[in-house]
Amino acid sequence: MLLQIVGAAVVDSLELPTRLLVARRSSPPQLAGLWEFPGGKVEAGESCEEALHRELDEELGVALRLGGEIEGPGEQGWPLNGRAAMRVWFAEVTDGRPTALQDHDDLRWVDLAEGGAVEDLPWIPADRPILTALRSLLPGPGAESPDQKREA
Ligand SMILES: Nc1nc2c([nH]c(=O)n2[C@H]2C[C@H](O)[C@@H](COP(=O)(O)OP(=O)(O)OP(=O)(O)O)O2)c(=O)[nH]1
Repeated sequence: MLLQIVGAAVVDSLELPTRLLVARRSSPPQLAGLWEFPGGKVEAGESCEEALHRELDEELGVALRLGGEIEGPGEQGWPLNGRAAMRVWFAEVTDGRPTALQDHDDLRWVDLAEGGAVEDLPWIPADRPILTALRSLLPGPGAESPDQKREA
């Protein structure tokens, strides 16, 4: 059993995502300055989803609506190191304005478009495959809007 971490891929809109909210860690020293998905450890007695809501409230002061999961290769999600794995969900802010209250010293909304700024940031290396999976789940350039789909 690996230590369970949860993270949020907060986007501007779950239906039509164009920007991702990324957070820069302020600690511990070996991770400080690296970008990540806000989130943290699941506590005893908590579900992963409950932990994600709690962490985002504590760290960024926001309430979330969760979208689909960015599924990783394992039952516990994406391997982070030998001891931990992270499950990640798309999410949208429903209340509050993201503020670096704890664990982070910078927050940014970055463009998700191909060739955009997301990959240029110094991410925690374990997060790179998650970013690739996230991108593959985005609607393509010719994707139909939900309205068009309904009319078809
Ligand atoms: N939140 C988060 N943690 C990540 C990511 N990628 C990654 O390798 N990690 C690692 C860093 C940490 O070792 C661990 C998460 O621990 P954390 O320090 O954020 O958890 P927490 O908020 O519950 O912290 P604490 O109670 O120990 O202070 O997972 C990511 O994208 N987001």
